[in-house]
Amino acid sequence: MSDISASTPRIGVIGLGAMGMGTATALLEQGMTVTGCDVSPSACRAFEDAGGQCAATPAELARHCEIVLLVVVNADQVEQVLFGDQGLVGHLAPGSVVLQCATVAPSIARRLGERLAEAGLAMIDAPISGGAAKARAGQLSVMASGTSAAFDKASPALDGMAATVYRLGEEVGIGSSMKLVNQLLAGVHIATAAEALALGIRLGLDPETVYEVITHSAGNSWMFENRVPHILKGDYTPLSAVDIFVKDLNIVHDTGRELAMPTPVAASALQQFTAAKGAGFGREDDSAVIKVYERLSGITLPEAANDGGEV
Ligand SMILES: NC(=O)C1=CN([C@@H]2O[C@H](COP(=O)(O)OP(=O)(O)OC[C@H]3O[C@@H](n4cnc5c(N)ncnc54)[C@H](O)[C@@H]3O)[C@@H](O)[C@H]2O)C=CC1
Ligand SMILES: O=C(O)C(=O)[C@@H](O)CO
Repeated sequence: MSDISASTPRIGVIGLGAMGMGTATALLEQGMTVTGCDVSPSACRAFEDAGGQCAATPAELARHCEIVLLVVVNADQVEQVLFGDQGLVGHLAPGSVVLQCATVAPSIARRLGERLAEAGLAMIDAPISGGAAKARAGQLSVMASGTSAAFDKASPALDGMAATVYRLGEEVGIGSSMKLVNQLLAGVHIATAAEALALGIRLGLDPETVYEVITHSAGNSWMFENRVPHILKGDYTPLSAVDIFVKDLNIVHDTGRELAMPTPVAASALQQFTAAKGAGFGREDDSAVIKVYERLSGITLPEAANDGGEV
């Protein structure tokens, strides 16, 4: 890895996937020194091609950064990146700040905050929203909680990655609680968009016309507007995978169970995403949940014959 200048904010981004790559590239374009890290060599190569630099491990990245974003998928990956062999902890300079952006349960976020504090590191609980396009534009919403000192330290990264940073409190875990509310809505809205479009097709309506009318009517949602075009194009390249919603709606379910708080509508959406995963669509875009309806009802999806899916 080449030498890194200390004159600009030195930011690390671990996890260069749909969200991390765009965020890292947006920060780079704003003149920050950004070091990426990903277990996937092709992701690292892509970031280097975009002008960034990559570290082989989180431990190596830690030696060059004082603000580190975690944009891996789930709690197990966050654990590995922080506390695993060649993890960040033990290598990051004391006082460094970790922006934990992966969607995890609030209870997990709280425990991570405690363990990082014991290691002399600050954590901002900083889940993100807006999808890959807003990540690439540096226009995310961040649902954040942490101390004022941590926010001060992390402000170059937060300002560069987000259109809006919601500072929700000092306590780690509040950000992840808010994100869980978003994920309940996001998951239900995607499953519902798929169900509604499938019904429209079954009724003999033209899917493009369904999109046009609904996006100008009261039944519209951000997710309907954002995801249905993927279905209309038959393009299930994952900008956010089915597996992400199996994870997130399971977090909703588990958290609801812990709180004795029923979430029956989210449970129904979880079943549809679980069916999509079981049918082999877990790595496809989350809009592929409509393929469950295709199988159940015999409808024909736009360009289904050319999308590589198993119908
Ligand atoms: N895709 C989306 O639209 C959104 C995703 N999120 C959340 O953001 C997080 C990331 O999601 P995506 O970018 O979609 O996932 P992704 O699967 O596209 O990217 C994750 C990246 O992390 C890398 N990775 C996994 N384990 C690693 C490790 N131990 N060390 C280094 N790199 C590792 C993977 O190789 C991959 O490149 C998830 O928690 C997700 O729930 C939040 C908002 C929107
Ligand atoms: O942007 C968000 O918020 C989302 O959760 C989705 O785009 C998919 O994870």
